[in-house]
Amino acid sequence: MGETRATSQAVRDSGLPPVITCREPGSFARGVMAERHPALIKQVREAFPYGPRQLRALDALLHEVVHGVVEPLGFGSPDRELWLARGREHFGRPWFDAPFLWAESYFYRRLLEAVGYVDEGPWQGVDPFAPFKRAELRGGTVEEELRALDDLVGLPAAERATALLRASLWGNRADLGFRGPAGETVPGEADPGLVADDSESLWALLAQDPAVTVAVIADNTGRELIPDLVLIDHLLEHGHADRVVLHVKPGPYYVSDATTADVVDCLRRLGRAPGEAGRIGGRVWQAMSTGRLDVRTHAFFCAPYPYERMPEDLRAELGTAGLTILKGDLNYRRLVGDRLWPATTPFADLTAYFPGSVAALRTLKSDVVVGLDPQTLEGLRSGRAWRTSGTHALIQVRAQPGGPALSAPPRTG
Ligand SMILES: O=P(O)(O)OC[C@@]1(O)O[C@H](CO)[C@@H](O)[C@@H]1O
Repeated sequence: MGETRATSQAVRDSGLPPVITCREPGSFARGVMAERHPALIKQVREAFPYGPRQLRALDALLHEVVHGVVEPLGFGSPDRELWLARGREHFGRPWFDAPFLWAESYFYRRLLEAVGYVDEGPWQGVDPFAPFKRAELRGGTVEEELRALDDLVGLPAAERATALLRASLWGNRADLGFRGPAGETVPGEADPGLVADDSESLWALLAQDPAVTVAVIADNTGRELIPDLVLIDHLLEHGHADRVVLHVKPGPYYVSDATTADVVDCLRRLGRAPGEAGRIGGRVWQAMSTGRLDVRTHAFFCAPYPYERMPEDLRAELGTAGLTILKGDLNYRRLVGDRLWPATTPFADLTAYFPGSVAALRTLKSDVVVGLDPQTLEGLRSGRAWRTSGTHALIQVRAQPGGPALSAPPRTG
């Protein structure tokens, strides 16, 4: 409990706990900036027959990230001014000094610049992470996971719902930023006991109004998005939602984050699978064509800010949803704020600003965690790097204040 008390005191003294940066040697954030990003640049470099211009730009970015200072986007970049305004105080300073959230987000923007993704030219629109995403979709693990859907067919609806929710949750472990673009680092064994589990509240919220729209803010494609689509199909088929809006990234980001093109690839993969997976793929495709599943995107999903700073149009849009489900670690960091919160800080307090009811489905892959009860935290302390290794997961829910009481009805689906 010592750490909690000490940090809580710091929160009381300073108002807010420190924003995470990459400054601290040995910290998780430092490792991402000093090791993962350079490794990613090398892997992208080898994945395409880029010309000298792209190769030079990638090498310069690698050098800059580790040894140099943050440089602005080139003069030709359409969002150069936008990024200058977003980070005036970080330019000309070491990357390690900037907030982790800002530095990671800007790193991905610079990587896209280096490979010519945005600028007019032959590499415009060519997703530098596509080879890794495609390899995962073709792989044996996806095939096994799709086949396993047949085993759920005969299950009572509530059991099936629990299994699908868990599959969507643990799908988040498979992100290619965390495991390396080639999926090389296998995370330790998953701990099935969640560190926080508000799933009953989640189902209770979904039972309140079958005419509701559910928003899902997606995270990774492939092994995460496929179970997300399967869960969405379940919500639509079993009267938990009348309509689902799936929010994806407007462009490649954090290696495997899902874009519209990735949704299409995943749907194709589902649709050509035999058995239940194929049937689900067909239904989801159909749901898109009738508008019951609406795929949308917003520039803010690639912005270097917490959701507390979301623009009015996005706030209004999410405010119309009965529930917003946020997938993954980055969305969690952006939801509660990328700070060294005491782990027992109430989730509801930090998400009170969010429009409507909100649920986070996330495996733990960075230092941020809130909403744990003190006993759970005590038990975890003796373990390994539970905050960052992807072995632990949580489901946290905050119902809209003033909404109907959350008593869990008997579940049928
Ligand atoms: O949002 P996701 O896909 O669950 O996780 C993204 C992530 O792997 O990327 C960062 C490292 O680059 C970590 O903060 C985080 O764990």
